[in-house]
Amino acid sequence: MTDHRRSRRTRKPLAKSTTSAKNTEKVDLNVAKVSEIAEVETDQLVKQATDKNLKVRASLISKKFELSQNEKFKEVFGIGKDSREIKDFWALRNINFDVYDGEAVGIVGLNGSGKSTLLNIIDKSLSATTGELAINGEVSYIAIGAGLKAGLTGRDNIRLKGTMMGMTKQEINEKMEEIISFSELGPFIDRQVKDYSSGMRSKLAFSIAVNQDPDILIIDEALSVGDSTFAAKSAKKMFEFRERGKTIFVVSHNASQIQKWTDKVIWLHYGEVKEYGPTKDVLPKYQTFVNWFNRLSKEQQEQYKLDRRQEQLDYSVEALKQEVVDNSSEILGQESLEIIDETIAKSKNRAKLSWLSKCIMAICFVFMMFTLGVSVKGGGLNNASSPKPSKIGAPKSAPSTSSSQKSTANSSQKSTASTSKKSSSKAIETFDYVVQDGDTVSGIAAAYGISSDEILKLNPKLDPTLITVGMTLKLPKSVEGKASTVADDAASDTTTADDTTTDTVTTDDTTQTDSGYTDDTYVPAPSYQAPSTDAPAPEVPTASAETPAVETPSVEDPTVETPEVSQ
Ligand SMILES: Nc1ncnc2c1ncn2[C@@H]1O[C@H](COP(=O)(O)OP(=O)(O)OP(=O)(O)O)[C@@H](O)[C@H]1O
Repeated sequence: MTDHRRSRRTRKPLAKSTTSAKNTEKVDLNVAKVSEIAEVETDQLVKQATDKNLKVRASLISKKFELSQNEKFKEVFGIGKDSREIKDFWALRNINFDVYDGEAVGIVGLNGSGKSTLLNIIDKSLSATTGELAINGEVSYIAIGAGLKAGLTGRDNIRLKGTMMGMTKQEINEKMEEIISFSELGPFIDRQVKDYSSGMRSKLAFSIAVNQDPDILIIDEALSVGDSTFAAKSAKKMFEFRERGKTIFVVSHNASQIQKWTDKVIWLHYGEVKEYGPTKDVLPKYQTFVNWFNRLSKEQQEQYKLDRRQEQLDYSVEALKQEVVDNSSEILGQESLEIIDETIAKSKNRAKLSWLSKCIMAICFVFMMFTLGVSVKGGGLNNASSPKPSKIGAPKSAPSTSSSQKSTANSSQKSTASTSKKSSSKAIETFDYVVQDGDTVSGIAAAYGISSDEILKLNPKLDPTLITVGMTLKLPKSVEGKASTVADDAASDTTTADDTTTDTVTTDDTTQTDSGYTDDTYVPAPSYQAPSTDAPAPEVPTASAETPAVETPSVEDPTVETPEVSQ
């Protein structure tokens, strides 16, 4: 018989506790009562109950996962499987244990044995189907990335968590550097969490959690993904925690971590507590089981898992009640049955709500079908009464409208610039000028009696610092053939709009033909893109700008995983 079963038979389950002083008192009173009763059966439990404060008590906890929404839908509308064939899955069954101040409890078990489900119930992010959980203190749950908002930066996640824990802005700011320093994330603290590796997420989650100073710390595999240095540092922090009387739950598939870090172990086996007791007793038993399991053939392992899962499917509230009756004394059994009935009644209330949502779903479905019917009918009438839209015109205009609607503020700005450019291109007729050796934008501008700015407006993709021989520039048609001379030393000129270079050399259009470059054969320099009136124009440089703004590519590539920083 395991510890948990002995304790379940002899104790009176607690009412749900919260963090209030009143409830703390309630828990303590019950601990005394438990120790009184437990004296008969377990000396160790009595000692613990009298020496320490009870932190967490799980009584008759079971968790049934309901049908998936898809299956529910089928069930509601009688489609597909016979609803009687669909069974609920009991991820946890009749879980009972007590954990005291300053205890580090390891939770072990094969994949799918219910470890995370149990921790989620302790964390209150999941509700139990039956039973009660008495918790005396604040709980902080650390799993890989759990509770972190992927779209926020690490720093903003720290702020968010702090705010959720009721910290003031000043308190958060005071803690900020300590948390960042512990996390070892350095500059990456200002990157979005979605760009973090699992190790980085875990580091952030751990750093936030330990600095929140919770009463109960839950670590769900979070230290299995980071580097060993960080794991060691975190373990040290955990021990400090434990010494201050805090309670820790650790889930890990790493037996040596469990051995080093925990005092007690809960061995979960397909939703049931197989063993609960001191690590030195339970861990070897679990390891013996794992070794045995690993020696089975693949087929035998599959069969074993199927059989256990079948038990989880076959479980029911009636089966739980029968277990209680079989294992409890008359009085405690009666109280336990009451607790089960109470929690089931609560879950029935939830089921009523779910019926309400089923009704809403059904109404929505009928409404959708009705609307669809009307629109199909309406579409037919429209076809009959309205002129058919042009087969050519409609498809062409529709995508352009929708794409402009979908465009971002930035792209719509570009699109506006493009439109204005298009209209200005239409207004200003242009001719092609082929750049000669020694030409500069300002030199060309001076030669044609126009400003450099005008040239840049007509050639929005032009980088004046990268002007190369043979490049084609658009110039106003109005100045075609009016070139005087281009400065010999123009190459050293800048491209300011108010450039007043006067030294010029002659250039003419014939040069373009002589050079042999045409629009078809000319290959522009890599940085140069031939101006196109269809291409969206970048922001037009201001008249005073020395050079147009060049977009700087992001130095940090969010797709590149950052190597873990180790101390
Ligand atoms: N939301 C859910 N709906 C249905 N079944 C679920 C749900 N969540 C978990 N389960 C099932 O409950 C069982 C327990 O899952 P849980 O994640 O708690 O196991 P675990 O011991 O933490 O596993 P692992 O070691 O792989 O993390 C599994 O069989 C799982 O498939």
